Amino acid sequence: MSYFSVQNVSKSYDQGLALSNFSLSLEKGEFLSIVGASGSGKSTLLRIMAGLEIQDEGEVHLDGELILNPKHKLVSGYDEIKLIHQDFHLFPNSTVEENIARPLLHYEKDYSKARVETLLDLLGLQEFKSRYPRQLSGGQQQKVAIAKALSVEPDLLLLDEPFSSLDTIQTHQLISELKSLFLELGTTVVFVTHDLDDALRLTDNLLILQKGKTVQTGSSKDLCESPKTQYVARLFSPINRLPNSKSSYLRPANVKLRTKNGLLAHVVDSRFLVHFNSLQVKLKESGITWEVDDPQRKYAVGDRVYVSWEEEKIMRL
Ligand SMILES: Nc1ncnc2c1ncn2[C@@H]1O[C@H](COP(=O)(O)OP(=O)(O)OP(=O)(O)O)[C@@H](O)[C@H]1O
Repeated sequence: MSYFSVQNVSKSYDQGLALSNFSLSLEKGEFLSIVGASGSGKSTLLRIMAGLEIQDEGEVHLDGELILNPKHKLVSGYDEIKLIHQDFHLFPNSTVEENIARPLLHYEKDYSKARVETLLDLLGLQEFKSRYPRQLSGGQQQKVAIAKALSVEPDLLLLDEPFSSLDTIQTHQLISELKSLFLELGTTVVFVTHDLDDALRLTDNLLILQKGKTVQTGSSKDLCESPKTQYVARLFSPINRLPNSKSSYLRPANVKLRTKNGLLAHVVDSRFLVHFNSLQVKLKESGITWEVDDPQRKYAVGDRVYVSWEEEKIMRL
């Protein structure tokens, strides 16, 4: 059996199915990013993994031990499994140092002190150790919450979109810092997010969740080149439906723009992006608007263009 496994887990709420026959397995120290839209069942899944939610069916095992849910365990949850979400619960009247030490109350004093020092160092929080949470930025508070979760050396860390309150630059920096930290500590990590870019900054080991089911697993390359659903395809770029087709799509980068030969279109919008201009072009005959890359920054709003493509670039979804 794998180090951590979720086997055939299903869960319904009154309103309907949240998870359907979901399974996964991870080895010790492995990272997994689960990407899913809002309502796809990510939080429910992590709560079941942590033993905090009662599933209708299925089992969760960590290191050979069955994870009991609140129906079978008086005090729900496990020290070995830490779930961190956006509302990091820091104690407002305790300093950074005290917050991190809080879960270590029943540990030996010397051990607790040394552990807090290590975490302050690892997360770059030494200079803030005497401050209260309100005196910290969102990113710093998030780091304290993570240090607090790591204080009891969890075997499994579950991250439920914990960076939603941070801006993109802060999020990317924090994820890359945490990645090094988790590698160093050998922690097994499951990170759920709706943002593929964030997911990839932690790991290229991806699972895509849609309506409580795994729709695809694999690397970014696998998923980008052979997406199984429109949702998976759209995680990487917008997709353009071919005229007169219900299931054939092209990525903006795979549409060729020419001054002759192809389907006639007009440029209706243009955005300057770092590697290319992103154009909106309206196809004359079908009236469909496509998003198309213009790497040579050749076309402007109002221009007539002809669009064409190679047959092999068509995605059938
Ligand atoms: N306590 C609850 N009672 C009833 N329905 C719930 C409960 N928690 C979640 N659901 C429903 O279960 C489904 C999955 O919800 P869940 O929160 O797991 O999704 P999610 O992917 O984490 O969403 P988000 O990204 O918006 O947080 C949704 O349809 C949601 O409305």
